[in-house]
Amino acid sequence: MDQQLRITESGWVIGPAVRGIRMDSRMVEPGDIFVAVPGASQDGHQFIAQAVARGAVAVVGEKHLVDVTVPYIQVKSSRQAAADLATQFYGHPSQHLKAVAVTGTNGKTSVVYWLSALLNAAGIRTGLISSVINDVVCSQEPAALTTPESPDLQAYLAKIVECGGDAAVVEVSSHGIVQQRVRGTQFQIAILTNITREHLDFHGTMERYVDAKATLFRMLPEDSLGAVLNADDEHFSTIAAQSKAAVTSYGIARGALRARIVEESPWYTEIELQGLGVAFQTRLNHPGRYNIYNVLAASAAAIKLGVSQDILAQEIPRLPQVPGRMQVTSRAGAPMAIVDYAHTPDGLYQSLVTVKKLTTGAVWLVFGARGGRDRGKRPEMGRIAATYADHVVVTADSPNYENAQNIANALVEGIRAIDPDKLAIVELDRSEAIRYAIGHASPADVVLITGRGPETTQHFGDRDIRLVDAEVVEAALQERQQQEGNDVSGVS
Ligand SMILES: CC(=O)N[C@H]1[C@@H](OP(=O)(O)OP(=O)(O)OC[C@H]2O[C@@H](n3ccc(=O)[nH]c3=O)[C@H](O)[C@@H]2O)O[C@H](CO)[C@@H](O)[C@@H]1O[C@H](C)C(=O)N[C@@H](C)C(=O)N[C@H](CCC(=O)O)C(=O)O
Ligand SMILES: Nc1ncnc2c1ncn2[C@@H]1O[C@H](COP(=O)(O)OP(=O)(O)OP(=O)(O)O)[C@@H](O)[C@H]1O
Repeated sequence: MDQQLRITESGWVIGPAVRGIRMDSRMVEPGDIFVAVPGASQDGHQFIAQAVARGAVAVVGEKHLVDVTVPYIQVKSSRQAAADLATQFYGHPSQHLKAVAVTGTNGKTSVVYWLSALLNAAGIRTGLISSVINDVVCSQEPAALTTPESPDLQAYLAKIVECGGDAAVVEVSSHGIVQQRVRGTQFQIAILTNITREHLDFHGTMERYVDAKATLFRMLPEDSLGAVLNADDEHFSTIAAQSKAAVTSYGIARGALRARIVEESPWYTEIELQGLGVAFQTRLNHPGRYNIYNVLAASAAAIKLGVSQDILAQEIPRLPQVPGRMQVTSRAGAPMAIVDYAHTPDGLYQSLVTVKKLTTGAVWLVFGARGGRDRGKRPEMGRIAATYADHVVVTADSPNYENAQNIANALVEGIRAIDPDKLAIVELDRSEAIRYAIGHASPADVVLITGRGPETTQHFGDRDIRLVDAEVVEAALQERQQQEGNDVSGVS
C-alpha cells in the first residue's frame, strides 16, 4: 500500500486509504493511524506492535524508533499530533458548526444540557458532548470521559455536521484542556461556570488549575462570539483578562445579564432576567441558588446565538432534569431520597444547603470520595458534611486503586473536627450505607446521596461492580415499606 501518512512543511498529508485516528491500540481497525501517547500509567509506544498487527497503516509517536514495520513519524507531542491529525481527517467539523465550550469546576453538565435545550427549542439543531451522553443529533451513546480524546471529539463533531446539526455544545474538563483534547476545535463561545478547588492531584496548585481553565479562553479567536463568564466568581477578572475575544458577563450580584430573585421557594425560583437586550420574568423549576447561575450561563450564550426572549421565557420553566443531579424519589410515609452528583467541596456545600431548605426534618448525607483523585479535598468535604448535614453515613465512592477504608478515614477526620456526633456510621458497602440511611431516617427527613449521580459502575482496583444509586434507593424504599407493613401486621 502507498504511504498513507507524511508530514511536510505545510502540515500532515493523510492518504485516501486512512479509515480513522486511534490513540488506543485496542480500538485500532485496518486502515487506522495509531498515535502512541506516553500516559500516566502506561506508555502507548509499548502497544505499537499490537496496533500494527490490528491493521494500523502508520504510527505517530514521540520516541526515536527504528523497528516499526509501517511508516513511523516521530513528533514532539503525540497528543498535539493526534488533535491535528483528527481535526484534518474529519474536515475541521467545528468550522461548520456554532461550537460552544462549557468549562468550570461545577455545573458544566447542567449548563450543557440546558443550553442545548434552549437552542433546540429555538430551532437550532444542537449536538451535545457531555460527561453523561454524547448526542450527535441523530443518535446518542453513553459518555466515557467528560471531554472525549481528540480523535473521538472530532469524530462526534463530524457526525453532528453529517446529521444536519447547526451547533454543538461541548463539556470541557481541565484534563481535556491540558491534554489537548479540544485543540483544533474552533469555538464560537466559551462559558465559565465557576472555579473552586478540584483536581489538585492533577494540576498541583490552584494557580495551575485556574491557568488550565484560562487556556480555553486564550484559544478563543478575537472574532468569535466570545467568552461568557460568571461575574460573581472570584476568578472572573483573571480569566477575562486573558480573552482576546469579547467578554459577556452574567451573575446575580453583577454582570451584563443579571438575575433578580423575585421569589425564592425550596423547589423553584421566580427570577427576572435583565440585560443583553432582554427583560422578562420566568420560573426556574430546579432547586438551588447555584442553578440560577447555570441558567444564566446557558441563557447568556443562547442570547449570543440569537435565541429570543420569548423562547427563553417559554423554555426556562421546562428545562430538563439532568440525570443524577438532584434526582428526587419520594414515597408517602418514607423519607425523600435525593441522588446528586456533588463531588467537590463547593458542590457538596451547594447541594447540602439546597436540600436543607427542602425539609423541616433532618438531612442525612450518604457520601464517599473517589480514589486516585485530589486527596486534600477529603477532610474539607468531611467538615462541610458535618457542618450542614444532621446525620452522616460515610461510604465508598469508586476507590479505584486506593484503599476504601483509608479514604473513609480522611472524610471521618474532617467530620470529627467539626462534630463527632454527626457521624452515624461508616459502611463501606455503598448499597448497605444507602439502606441504612433510608431505614433509619424519619418520614420528614431527606436522605441525600452524593458523589456518583447517574454512574453505573463502581471501580475497585481491577474489579468493577454495577451499582446505580437511584436503583438502590428504590430497593431500599421498598424494603422499608415492606418492613413497615410487616411491623403493622405484627402489631394487629
Ligand atoms: C488522568 C488521565 O487523564 N488519564 C487519561 C490518560 O491516561 P493515562 O495517561 O494514564 O493513559 P495510560 O492508561 O497510561 O495509557 C497511555 C496510552 O496508551 C494507550 N494504551 C493503553 C493500553 C493499551 O492496551 N493500549 C494502548 O494503546 C492509551 O489509550 C493511552 O493513549 O490518557 C488516557 C488515554 O489517552 C485517558 O483515557 C485517561 O483518562 C482516564 C480514563 C480518566 O479517567 N481520566 C479522567 C481523570 C479524566 O480525564 N477526567 C476528566 C474530567 C474530570 C472531571 O471533570 O471530573 C475528563 O475529561 O473526563
Ligand atoms: N453552578 C454550580 N455551582 C456549584 N455547584 C454546582 C453548580 N452546578 C451544579 N453544582 C453541583 O455540582 C454537581 C455536579 O453538577 P454538574 O454535573 O452540572 O457539574 P460538572 O461540572 O459537569 O461536573 P463533572 O464535570 O464532574 O461532570 C451537582 O450535582 C450539584 O451538586
